[in-house]
Amino acid sequence: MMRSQILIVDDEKSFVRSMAFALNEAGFHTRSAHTGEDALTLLADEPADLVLLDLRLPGMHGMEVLAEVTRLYPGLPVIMISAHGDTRAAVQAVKAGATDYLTKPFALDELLHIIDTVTDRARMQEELDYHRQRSANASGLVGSSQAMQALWQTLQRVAASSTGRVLLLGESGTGKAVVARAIHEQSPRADGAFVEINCAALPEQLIEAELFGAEKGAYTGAHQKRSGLVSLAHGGTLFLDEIGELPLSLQAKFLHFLENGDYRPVGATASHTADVRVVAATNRSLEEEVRAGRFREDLYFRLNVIELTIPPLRERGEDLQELLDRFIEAQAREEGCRPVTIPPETLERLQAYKWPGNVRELRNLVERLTILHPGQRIRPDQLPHEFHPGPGSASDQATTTSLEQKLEQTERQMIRQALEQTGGHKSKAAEQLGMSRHAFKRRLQRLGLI
Ligand SMILES: Nc1ncnc2c1ncn2[C@@H]1O[C@H](COP(=O)(O)OP(=O)(O)OP(=O)(O)O)[C@@H](O)[C@H]1O
Repeated sequence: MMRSQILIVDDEKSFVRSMAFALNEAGFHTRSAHTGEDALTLLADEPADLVLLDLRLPGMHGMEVLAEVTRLYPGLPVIMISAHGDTRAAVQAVKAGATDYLTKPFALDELLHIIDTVTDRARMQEELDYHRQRSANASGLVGSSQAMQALWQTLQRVAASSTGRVLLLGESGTGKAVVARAIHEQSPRADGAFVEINCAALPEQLIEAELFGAEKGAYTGAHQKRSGLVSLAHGGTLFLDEIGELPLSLQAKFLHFLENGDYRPVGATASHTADVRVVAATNRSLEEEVRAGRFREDLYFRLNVIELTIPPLRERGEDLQELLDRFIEAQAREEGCRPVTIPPETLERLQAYKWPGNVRELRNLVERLTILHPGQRIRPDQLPHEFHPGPGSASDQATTTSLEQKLEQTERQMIRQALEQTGGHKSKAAEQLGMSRHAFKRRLQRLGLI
């Protein structure tokens, strides 16, 4: 497990020594500097996860160091340490960008508590930036078929209300996540966070912790206290994909949150509140799930204030060309190559296809064609085998498992396993699978797991 690096900056040497000792005991790596200038040199050499910064330093003043650190390393949490009676200055420092402050003398517990909350906040900020980035990358809702236009109109009416709950229905890959994001962006909550969770991607206990947060040690693998997505979505929108997969025990807890606006992190004794708009999606019939006793009827009614259905791609042929153009262009940009072209004879094949994986499948196809045949005119025989109707194959389309589907299943399984083993920790899961965090997130995105 990676240990957090803490940089201690204080000119009082005995204080630095005892703090370093205590923090090392608590499992952190520490480095120390006695002046602001040294601190900046150390930071330039190797990044830190957190800085403890004395306000009064010889030479460069603590406030100046703070200004440099926040300018050079935005997002790096800085906790100011002020002498007794210097609280005003400490508050000024917080206004100037410090994350928090401590007044000397302080108890070790106090320090550890503040580090816990700060690093957790840093994790949340990272997640938020990630989600913002995702929203910014989103291609928006493409499609001018009648069905999509009607959907767009309803969507805007729905979005105008800040709290109205929406249930999105549609097969896998039809764009439910895109529609959910569009609702958020068109709503008065657009400045808040848009946070997604896929209820099918994680085992029961981890979804609860992911949703509501958890105290340190609340379950195996919970090495740190963590905040939940519900608190991350405060003031914004929480999108629950595949809500039909939410385990029954959690359905009760989620219903309580919808009704009362409060929740309790795993292992916590006190409740928290959050103001979120909930958009849920499912590719199963929830009515059937209710009849089969797998989904609570009361939760179904709570979620289903407004219902929007996104038709499958095969029922909106007019959108195919538009989506194709959009994806071809975007993929070429991403790969840094010339776009592929689709001649009429190839387009015909695409139009005749049933698209069981809907828009996601189309997007994946474009990705694959662009990588394999950059800048080329794609002949029909360059399409994967499912596009070649052979004897009886039209009806087989939905039942045969292509190599691609098989690989995708294996990928999903391995990812799920890695997340389970690492207590839902994405960086560690990525490490376990030998991937960079960034590549891992892209994979999760592509598989629709977040
Ligand atoms: N109308 C659309 N315009 C642009 N991109 C779209 C559209 N619909 C879907 N996509 C793209 O297709 C992919 C799948 O969409 P999305 O993840 O929203 O599907 P979903 O219905 O939520 O799927 P699942 O039920 O499997 O989670 C995404 O990459 C998304 O960006």
